[in-house]
Amino acid sequence: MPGANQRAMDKARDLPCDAVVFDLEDAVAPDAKAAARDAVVAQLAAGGYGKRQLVVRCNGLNTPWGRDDLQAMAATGVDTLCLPKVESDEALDSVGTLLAQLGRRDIRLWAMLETPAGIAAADTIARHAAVSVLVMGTTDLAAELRVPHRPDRLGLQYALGRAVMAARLAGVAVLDGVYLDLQDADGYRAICEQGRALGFDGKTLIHPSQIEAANAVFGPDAGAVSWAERVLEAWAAAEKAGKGLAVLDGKLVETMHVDEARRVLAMARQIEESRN
Ligand SMILES: CC(C)(COP(=O)(O)OP(=O)(O)OC[C@H]1O[C@@H](n2cnc3c(N)ncnc32)[C@H](O)[C@@H]1OP(=O)(O)O)[C@@H](O)C(=O)NCCC(=O)NCCSC(=O)C[C@H](O)C(=O)O
Ligand SMILES: [Mg+2]
Repeated sequence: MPGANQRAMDKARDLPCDAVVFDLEDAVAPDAKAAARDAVVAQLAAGGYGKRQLVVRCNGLNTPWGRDDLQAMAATGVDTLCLPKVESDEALDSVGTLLAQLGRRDIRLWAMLETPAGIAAADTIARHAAVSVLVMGTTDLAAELRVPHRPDRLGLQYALGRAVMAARLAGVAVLDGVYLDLQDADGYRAICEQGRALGFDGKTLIHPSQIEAANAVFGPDAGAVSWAERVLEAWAAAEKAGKGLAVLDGKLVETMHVDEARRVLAMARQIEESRN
């Protein structure tokens, strides 16, 4: 939510989301940047967001506001910053160097891929030691690529796939971009499902009305949790019986299914905790 929107920042304390992103970049007008920065600092100090992951999207270091944003956020307890329009690991190094000078080597970075150069460098950006999440900036990217917004996102599909591949290679998470039409619930749901099918871990949102569908599509539903529990039970029983494999509902269970079951259960547990 925009750092200039006090009501939205307050509202987020009770929303069923896993992370809260305070924006100082494109959702804040130039003449409101300083006030928004102060408001976000105050909001972080006030707390009350439970276990939701708190993230601040700062302006880039190549803007008049980036350095002040980083300085202000380094003095708060926030441990994750989102950087817009990342195009190289050198840009991440510059941010890391400044944060280290400010005594905050611990801060993790969400790197936004939203330019052709960012997509081309997705692998090195994803592998950077400070990066924990890649975030698609599909609005900026569509503009830069000069592709129309279509329901099938044809013009973006190469970039979306490349980002997912980079994230998986590097072992970091990857979030799909925002959906701008708040009136189009069906189109939004379809885009969530497409993002899930492409391999995204979750979605970035711009309004509370978008949370429910994102949680339904990207979160593990009751069926997935039940499947995961039964896989682990079957595997434990097979191990106890000295067997190297298990069969569940007539289907072979292999180690990759066990890994996936553990991942699903860990995600369900984490989601449950983050919303309390
Ligand atoms: C579009 C909005 C201006 C609408 O806000 P509003 O008029 O307040 O809407 P509602 O009355 O329907 O709001 C209902 C309640 O929900 C709260 N609210 C609204 N938006 C948010 C939000 N984003 N997070 C949390 N809470 C929110 C309202 O305060 C109401 O609550 P209450 O006060 O208790 O009644 C607004 O939603 C908005 O500004 N959205 C856009 C946010 C944005 O631009 N974010 C930046 C991300 S865009 C991006 O990242 C693009 C990327 O860079 C790219 O290139 O792709
Ligand atoms: Mg953008």
